[in-house]
Amino acid sequence: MRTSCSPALNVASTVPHLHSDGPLAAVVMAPPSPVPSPALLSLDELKRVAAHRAVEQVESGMVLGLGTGSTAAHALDRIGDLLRCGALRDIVGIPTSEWAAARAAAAGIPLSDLNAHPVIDLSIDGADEVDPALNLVKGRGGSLLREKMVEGASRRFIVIVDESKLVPRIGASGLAVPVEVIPFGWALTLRCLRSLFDGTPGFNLKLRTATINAKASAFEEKESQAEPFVTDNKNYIVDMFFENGIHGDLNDISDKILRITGVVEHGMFLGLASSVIVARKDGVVVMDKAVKSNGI
Ligand SMILES: O=C[C@H](O)[C@H](O)[C@H](O)COP(=O)(O)O
Repeated sequence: MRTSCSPALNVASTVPHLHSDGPLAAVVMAPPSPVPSPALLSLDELKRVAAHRAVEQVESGMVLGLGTGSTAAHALDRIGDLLRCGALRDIVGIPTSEWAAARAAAAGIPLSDLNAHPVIDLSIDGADEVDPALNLVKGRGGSLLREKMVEGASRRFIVIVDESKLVPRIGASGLAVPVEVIPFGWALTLRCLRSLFDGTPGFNLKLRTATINAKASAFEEKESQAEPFVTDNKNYIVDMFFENGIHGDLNDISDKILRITGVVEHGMFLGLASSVIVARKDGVVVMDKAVKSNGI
């Protein structure tokens, strides 16, 4: 029973399952259901609406993939609340980043790892971009590799976004499509990535940096220095930018990126999402990946 818990920021009841017999990756969309005072909701509240809606799918006893980022944070907090009030029990969380591990621990979610739980019942995570076939871009926060491992090992993967994340095609926001690379020879790996997209109009890429305020002594601040951004796995990230989004066969492009020695993983999540919950100003929309009639 969840009646003693604080109510979710969501007036709708459950995520509808609208699977059809259509081809894999076809998408069925539920009509918007209203959110409270939609016009008044900030972007962060929209993220919370999507997160709470996803957490309605969590059941006691589940092994959960715990996502990373400002949207996933709301899901972690909500799961923690439901555990505290007794509406959920026996949850095991598999965090997708060091950040998620810390946030989940603070929320009181018991944690484990992929070695102990190679099959995950449900993962809930945000995304940077969602295309109409439910392909995603992830990793602008830097945690794409562990996310892809955890979410790839999940029976169901629910993506939670506000409407600003919807794009007509991957890369079309003009923001980064990240690639995690090993630090050794990163400039060579970057050159290989550049040649892969040679001739693509509006293509660019660069090593992601993080500004470090180095202290020369306890009293004196040195000039800020831009150092390479380092992932949880001690790797670097090369951010690729596509002015008009990525055209062509995404699986083929994915294969070509992954064949470059030095590339660890990229932030295109192709065919991994089971459904996407989109919180819009005018209500919540659920996009479900249709499955083939044989259940594949
Ligand atoms: O590396 C970050 C993760 O892929 C996040 O899931 C993604 O960046 C979305 O984050 P947010 O919910 O903060 O927009």
